[in-house]
Amino acid sequence: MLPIVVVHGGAGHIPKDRSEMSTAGVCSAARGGYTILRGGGSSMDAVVEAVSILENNPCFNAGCGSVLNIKGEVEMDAIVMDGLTLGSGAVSAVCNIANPIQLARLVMDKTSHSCLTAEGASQFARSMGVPEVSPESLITEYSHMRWAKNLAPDAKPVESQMWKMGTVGAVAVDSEGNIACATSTGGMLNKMEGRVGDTPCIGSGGYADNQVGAVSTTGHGEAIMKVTLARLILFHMEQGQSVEAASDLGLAYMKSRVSGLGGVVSVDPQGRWAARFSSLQMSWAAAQTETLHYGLYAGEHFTQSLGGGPL
Ligand SMILES: NC(=O)C[C@H](N)C(=O)O
Repeated sequence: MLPIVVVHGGAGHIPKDRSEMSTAGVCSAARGGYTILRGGGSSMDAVVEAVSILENNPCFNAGCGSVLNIKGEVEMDAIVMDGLTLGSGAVSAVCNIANPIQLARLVMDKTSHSCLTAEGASQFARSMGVPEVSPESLITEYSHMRWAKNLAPDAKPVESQMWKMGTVGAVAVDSEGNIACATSTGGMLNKMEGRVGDTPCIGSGGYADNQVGAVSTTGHGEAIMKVTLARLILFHMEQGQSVEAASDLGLAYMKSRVSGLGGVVSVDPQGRWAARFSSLQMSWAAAQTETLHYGLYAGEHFTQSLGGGPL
């Protein structure tokens, strides 16, 4: 069953004209993560690679293509967690680097802290030699159009976002049984300046524990934080639920208790996995035993052979 990588490209409603790009994007991220695992690489390297690929794809709400805050600026959040040590690293409100997920990993590896924010995170990035990019280079025509549309006095950015999300994330188990997760986002459409969502909060945007499994989440951040969705799902797994049942239980609780919609990718230490969502759609892909799995709507599950050759 091992190794395995599962990725998501955000829960919500993916407009028809973007659904192919979104599926192609998650499939290429799963291939990227699997290439690392197949070569004997670690689950941490695999999830960071998969999420970096998605951050670099302007189709998703992470890295270039992030949604904009009320002032029309990009503010990104990201987290990684290592299931062997329970170490984690996160950044919030970063605006001038292309791959927040790689900075989150540096926070985990090179500092004694779990999360750095805004200007302090930028200073740390500079000290680590992470190349700076102009915040404008992360803004796409599409994200600018959605921002402008949601400035209208009668606009409902939260509801509007529930229909178009695009946070990205990955979970993986490597051939040594080590488990990791990574999640990255531009947050919620037209959010207040300085708003920090669920993504960089341990137990909400993600959690990984070699003894239980890992989860990466997407959805309405304020709802996800209220139920600490990632940890809640792992709690159900600890209680003996399967990866799939635990994921559904966590999402159902978030829906009934706080009317929150979202989605998750989850794995257990044996390499069993699930991609589940309460929203209309979530683009997801998984790679395991030379097979690529992917889907977009509930119940959809396509497979394709990876054939053992170069990915
Ligand atoms: N699209 C998302 O998943 C949004 C993210 N969870 C946030 O609230 O920041």
